[in-house]
Amino acid sequence: MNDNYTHVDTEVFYITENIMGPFEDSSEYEQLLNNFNSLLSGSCSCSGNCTQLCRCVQASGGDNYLAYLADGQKKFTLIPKSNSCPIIECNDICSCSVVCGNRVVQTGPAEGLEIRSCDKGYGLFTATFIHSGTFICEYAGELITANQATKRHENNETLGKSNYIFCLREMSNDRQPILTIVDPAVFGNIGRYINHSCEPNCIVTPVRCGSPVPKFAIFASTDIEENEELTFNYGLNDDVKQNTTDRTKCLCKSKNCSGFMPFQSY
Ligand SMILES: C[S@@+](CC[C@H](N)C(=O)[O-])C[C@H]1O[C@@H](n2cnc3c(N)ncnc32)[C@H](O)[C@@H]1O
Repeated sequence: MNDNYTHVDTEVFYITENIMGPFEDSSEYEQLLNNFNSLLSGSCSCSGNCTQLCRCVQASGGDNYLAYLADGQKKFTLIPKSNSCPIIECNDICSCSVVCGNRVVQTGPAEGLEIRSCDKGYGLFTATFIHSGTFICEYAGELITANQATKRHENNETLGKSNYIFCLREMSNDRQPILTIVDPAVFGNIGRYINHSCEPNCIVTPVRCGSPVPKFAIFASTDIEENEELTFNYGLNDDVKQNTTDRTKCLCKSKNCSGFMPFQSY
């Protein structure tokens, strides 16, 4: 993976991909570790560039679905509206080209991202124009259990520290909820600087690259001008409403701002 970004603060450690959080003596942790160490079953036997017939592309949602679209210049973008399907990229076992169009998130973040100070602490900005659908970066950090997330969240609240924990909810084929939780507070990549907006210019979607544990992949959902701040909606997965008195004021300044930061439950 090509990722040369660094952090501005020395107490935050740069990682390019998710790592396992601290050991816990629990079945939830054991299951997470097992998944982290497993390979996703399935690979393709395509040669060269993958097409809609590729097994991995098919596993991403069927015949009429292609997660990514080549623009003819070896840049690949997410086809709009496909983010309701899980995206499965080609992996190390696949026989296709290592630069096939179904390998986007695994190649690393976009260029020209800049960490800048703003009214929300730091924020992530782009020094160059970004086309809608372009992959920005992963939201990578420590993979933690729901139990660990609750503890860390409570600790952050007690100490008045910013919360970086993000929880993604998916539904398995047999309608079982799949929860993946990442905390980039101490170990994280460039994605940890992306702030919340009620009217965001990016989306976060699960993408699997050879592992059953999804990466939280952030894509531009609109064209983004140079020097604009990159944002996504932290609350799209939220199903729990909370009393507004306990909630942090949202500083996104968008026309449709709900006034408060989304509440995350684990
Ligand atoms: C993932 S971090 C984003 C980067 C962070 N601003 C920093 O300085 O490192 C999430 C934290 O940023 C702050 N934040 C993000 N979006 C915000 C918003 N719209 N309004 C107020 N604070 C926000 C909150 O403190 C939140 O817990």
